[in-house]
Amino acid sequence: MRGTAQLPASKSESNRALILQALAGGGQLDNLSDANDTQLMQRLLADPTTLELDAEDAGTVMRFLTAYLAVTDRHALLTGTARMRERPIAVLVEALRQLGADISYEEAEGYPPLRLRGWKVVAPEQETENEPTELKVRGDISSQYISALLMVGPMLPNGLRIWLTGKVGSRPYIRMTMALMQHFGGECRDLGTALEARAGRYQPADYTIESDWSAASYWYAMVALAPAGSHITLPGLRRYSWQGDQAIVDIMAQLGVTTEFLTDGVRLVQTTPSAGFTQDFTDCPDLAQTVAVVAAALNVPVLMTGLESLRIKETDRIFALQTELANFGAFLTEETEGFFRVSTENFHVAGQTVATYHDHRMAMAFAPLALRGAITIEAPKVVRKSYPQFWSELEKAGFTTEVQ
Ligand SMILES: O=C(O)C1=C[C@@H](OP(=O)(O)O)[C@@H](O)[C@H](O)C1
Ligand SMILES: C=C(OP(=O)(O)O)C(=O)O
Repeated sequence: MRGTAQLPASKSESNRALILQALAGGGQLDNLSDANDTQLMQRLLADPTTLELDAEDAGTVMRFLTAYLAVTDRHALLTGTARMRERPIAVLVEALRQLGADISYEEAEGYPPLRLRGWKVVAPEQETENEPTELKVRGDISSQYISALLMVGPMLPNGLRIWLTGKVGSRPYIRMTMALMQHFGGECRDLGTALEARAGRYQPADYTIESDWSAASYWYAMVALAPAGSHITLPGLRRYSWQGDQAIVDIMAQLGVTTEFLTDGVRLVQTTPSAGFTQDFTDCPDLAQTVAVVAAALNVPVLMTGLESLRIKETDRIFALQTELANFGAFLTEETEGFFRVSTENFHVAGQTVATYHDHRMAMAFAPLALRGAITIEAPKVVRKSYPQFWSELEKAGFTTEVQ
């Protein structure tokens, strides 16, 4: 494997930038992602008269729009796929209700679809003037609730102070939110246990979206599994990134891939993997599947922690990984609560079919195994959620794909 692969732009940055652009009333966004999650966000923001909005399977769209529609006083139904209706949203709805939003559940309590009936600002009586409105929000289910609340914080009359409770997962995504808010002139501060957004107006700003580090992880996986001497260049990634999934650089150094930073992007070169390591995915949950598959294929015993949020993503990713890895002779076993060991017993690639569970990351995490033998990936179009060009980029890199 040699050459250059094109990555999609970061869908996390894109979807924040779109919300902030809408709140700021302008600004030019370059290199917006062509991912379905981003195209969808763009479409749903474009028409403020729509009464029914379908967030499909996009977590950021569902969560960010809930807060955005609430503070912009919209009356609408916000719905999603069958899986989205199983992904919890009560923490966000409860917080927005406390801030004055009229939101109710159309079906099961605590889950989409949501009925939004506008906004009535309630300034709690005990509040001293100009002190931010305070909320307690748990951080252990999804950071997207916190990002959603922070982005609308400046629109509240006194701003917002969020006290975080519980173990906070996906922190880098919160930091990315604050960095982009500041880029759009929002005033916010990270006080450790609390986060603050000062009341004020966003200013239109231009921004060029970075390439997607989560998508890059699949190319790291390919270089790790490719024949010796393989290397690949990925343009559009930055050394100083707002994306927490840049953690893939250090993780893959232990799985035999070295990263060289170029003026524009990175070059990945194969080296020797380590004998095993422990890795916490609390801050980078989207990398877990990539790493589990590579560790299994290389027979590197990796102990994985911080996987709690994986159960409520596009699918139960722990179950999906366990089931599909087993077909290759690999195991993801919970040794003690929260500690998952990747191990193998005669790992082999021999024409297996990989089920993808409506999860783009299942398809992309298992695809690199084709470097060890032909495999079939079910429902390959799932990649459109974050990386529509994934299969054509694989073809360009020298893989042969065939649609059955
Ligand atoms: O804010 C974001 O852009 C995201 C946050 C993470 O979700 P959680 O905060 O639910 O872990 C991540 O898994 C998701 O792909 C994107
Ligand atoms: C979890 C993901 O996305 P979301 O939560 O935004 O649907 C993902 O892309 O892996």
